[in-house]
Parts: sequence; C-alpha cells; structure tokens
Amino acid sequence: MTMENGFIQHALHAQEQDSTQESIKVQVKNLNLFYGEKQALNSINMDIYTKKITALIGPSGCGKSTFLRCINRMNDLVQSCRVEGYIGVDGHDIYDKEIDVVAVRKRVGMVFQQPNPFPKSIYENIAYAPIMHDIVKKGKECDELVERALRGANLWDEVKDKLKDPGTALSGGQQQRLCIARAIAVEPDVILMDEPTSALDPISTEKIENLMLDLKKNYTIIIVTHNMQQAARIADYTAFFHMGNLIEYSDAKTLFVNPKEKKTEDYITGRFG
Ligand SMILES: Nc1ncnc2c1ncn2[C@@H]1O[C@H](COP(=O)(O)OP(=O)(O)OP(=O)(O)O)[C@@H](O)[C@H]1O
Repeated sequence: MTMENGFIQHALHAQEQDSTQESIKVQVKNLNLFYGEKQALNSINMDIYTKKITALIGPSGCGKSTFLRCINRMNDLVQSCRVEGYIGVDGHDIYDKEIDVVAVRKRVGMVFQQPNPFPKSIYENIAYAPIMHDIVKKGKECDELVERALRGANLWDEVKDKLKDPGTALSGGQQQRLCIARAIAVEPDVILMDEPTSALDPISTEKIENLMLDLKKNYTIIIVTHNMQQAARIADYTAFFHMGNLIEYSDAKTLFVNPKEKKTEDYITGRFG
C-alpha cells in the first residue's frame, strides 16, 4: 500500500470511529537519535493526538527541535545524524525504507522560526508546491487554492490586492502567515512549528496563536516554544524535555498546574533553564 493510499484509508477509518475519542496521529516508539557519537534523544515514547496542539518545551539544547525534525525526516539532511526506533504517522512507519520522503514531508509540513518565504510573488509562494505535487493545475483551480490557503492563514484580506508583490516585502508577521499558508496549501495532516513566533512582535504573535487555534480544527499541530505562557495559552498537550529525555508528557493543564516530576516543576517555576 502506498503512503498516500494508506492515509486515505486511515482517514476513512477515522471517520467511522467515535469522534469523542482522542485518536493518535503520530506515534513515537523507542526513538533514539545520534549526531555522530553524541546521543541527542534517548528512548522517546510519545503518542501525539489528532487535531490537537502539542507543545514541546524544555531548556536550550534539550532536543526539542531535534525531536520535531524527526517527525518529517528533516534530520535526514544532517549527515552525522542517525535515527533508531519508530515514528508512525497514521500507522505508517515514516522511516520505512520503502517510504517516499517527499510524501512524508507533504503530509507533515513545517514552519520555521524565521519566516522564510521564497524570493517569489505571494501567489507563487503558495502555488509552487501544489503545482509541483500535481494537486492543482495552473489557472482557476490554482487561484482558488491560493485564496483558500491565504484565507486559512488569515492573510487573504491583507494581500488579496497585491498577490504579485514579492512575499519578502510583507511584514515579519505577515511573512510567517504566508509560510503557514504555504504549508497548508499542500493539504498536510500535521504541521510542525519550530518557535514560529520567537522573531515576531506581540501583536503578530497573538495573530499566529489565534491562527493556530483555528488551524487545529483541521490539522494536528506540534510546536516547539521557549515561551511557557504561549504553551499554556494554546497547547492541549505539553511535553517537557530535558537533556534528550522526555521527562513528562500530559495534558497541558496538568503539566503546568500539577506536574508529577520535580524537574518539570523546577523548570516551569523558573528554577532552571
Ligand atoms: N546538526 C547538529 N549536529 C550536531 N549536534 C547537533 C545538531 N543539531 C543539534 N545538535 C545538538 O543536539 C542537542 C539538541 O539540540 P536541539 O537544537 O534539538 O535542542 P533544542 O532543545 O531545540 O534547543 P534550543 O531551544 O536552543 O533550540 C544539542 O546538544 C545540540 O548541540
């Protein structure tokens, strides 16, 4: 079965399931990651739930971004990196030798810390990947998709009259929403966000946070953030990492209000980090 077919079958199956139950979108089992000799992730086990926001928090260098990048195989681009263990997206092992990495990255999109629009027009920033992946043809169909993605990222009203302007001419916050529009244009299931607001002012940050709350109606979102207030504001689930270990993972309220582990408590109360 191809990954695409598998995803469709899973989606149909998911519709048949009780919608009040949490379903697992990403399953991580015994994940170990090495950069050369150095182990950066130690035996991580984690179920990430469908259409929820999961925040990854922890002190600098604890492995949050490394873990995030495993979920769409971005670490493949790091030569010294070796991954052991299992990551399933909708039950498909994304590290399976047969799997198409391009299909994985289409299902699992990514938004980075620094907004990184292509040096192309606003329109082309959105249209490029869907045309490349044969999701739409040029013309009306593509115009509609561009509008849909920009509306989905709460950017349409601000850019609808200047779609031919360069994406790089937008403000930082608008550029980040353009990158989110670009990510959703290929209709992913999961969106990974690596500190998506850390380069933005408070007003742009609030817009992105509100956008994330909108997006989780349709997508599973996993976000790395240094900002614990942000995690507390938007996350349904939160995972606390420390020195490559997953120390505690639970619904966000429990983790912030009633953590089980002393290390978590020390971190969230600012005793280290
Ligand atoms: N490309 C790489 N090559 C070698 N080591 C790396 C690489 N990327 C990360 N590391 C190391 O892996 C560990 C985890 O780094 P990572 O960037 O995942 O942490 P982080 O929790 O996201 O940190 P920060 O919050 O500062 O971004 C660190 O010790 C880091 O130095």
